[in-house]
Amino acid sequence: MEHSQQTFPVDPAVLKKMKTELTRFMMTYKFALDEMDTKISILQEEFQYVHDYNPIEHISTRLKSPESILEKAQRKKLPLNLATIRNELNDIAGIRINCSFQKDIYEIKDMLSAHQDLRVVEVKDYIKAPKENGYRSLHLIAELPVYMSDRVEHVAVEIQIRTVAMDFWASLEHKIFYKFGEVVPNDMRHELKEVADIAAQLDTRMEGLHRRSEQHKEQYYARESMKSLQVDQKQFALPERLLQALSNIDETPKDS
Ligand SMILES: Nc1nc2c(ncn2[C@@H]2O[C@H](COP(=O)(O)OP(=O)(O)OP(=O)(O)O)[C@@H](O)[C@H]2O)c(=O)[nH]1
Ligand SMILES: Nc1ncnc2c1ncn2[C@@H]1O[C@H](COP(=O)(O)OP(=O)(O)OP(=O)(O)O)[C@@H](O)[C@H]1O
Repeated sequence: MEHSQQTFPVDPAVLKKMKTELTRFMMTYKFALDEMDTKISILQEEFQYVHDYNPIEHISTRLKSPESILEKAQRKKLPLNLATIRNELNDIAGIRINCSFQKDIYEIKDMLSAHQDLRVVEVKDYIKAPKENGYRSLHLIAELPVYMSDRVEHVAVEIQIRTVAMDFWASLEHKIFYKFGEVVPNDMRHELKEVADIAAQLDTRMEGLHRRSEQHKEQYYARESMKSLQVDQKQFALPERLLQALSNIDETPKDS
């Protein structure tokens, strides 16, 4: 049977309008990510300056690809129009912050939540309550204003905050299983969960080591400053002896 290719008359003006709308739609998410990137870089630099410590190991941003948006919209059985996609998909713009230690995750969350132009609309704490497969991370959905030439858009950004150990597990699991539609065999599910728990133990132990090393450093600096204090006292000992000697001099005028 011969397949005839059907052609539809396409109005170029309509096509152009669709292209412009789609480009502007994606641009708002890109701008929101740029803003987030700047916010986090400022936090990072200032925190380093004030506390002499950088809690952030690495930041990555990603704009969801049109294929991934389409796949997710179909998976969620959403009608395919930009307004619905904007309302229903909160992770078109995503930023991931990899921290050194678990306590840093909550500090960063608090610092970001304090930004007045950033509204945290949802928090999912997969650290306090890990997913069944062992996935751990703190997820925030935040809205921030993006100033376009003719309007202000309030754009949702998904912020994933995790330690490097959590990221190690999640990145590899994402490659191996996450988008694998079928059920993962039982033995593999158990092993995956076990590996996630080992990663969590690594986090706890590294955080313990960090705490102990901070105490050790504090004690070391306290001892060093005591030593330099003693050296200073020795340097001042001579004038003090002189003062003592001077105070013993009887200055009352003597009758000649
Ligand atoms: N590797 C890995 N990543 C995950 C897992 N669960 C969630 N994520 C990541 O976190 C993102 C958001 O996940 P959730 O906050 O659970 O959201 P959700 O249940 O997918 O809900 P919607 O995104 O609203 O559909 C996903 O798009 C992934 O990037 C997981 O089990 N493994
Ligand atoms: N918030 C985020 N920040 C940075 N990178 C992300 C974020 N979310 C996902 N990614 C990464 O982007 C890549 C593409 O992810 P993709 O959009 O296909 O799926 P997903 O968002 O992880 O899952 P889903 O479609 O189920 O929401 C993956 O490597 C994923 O780890």
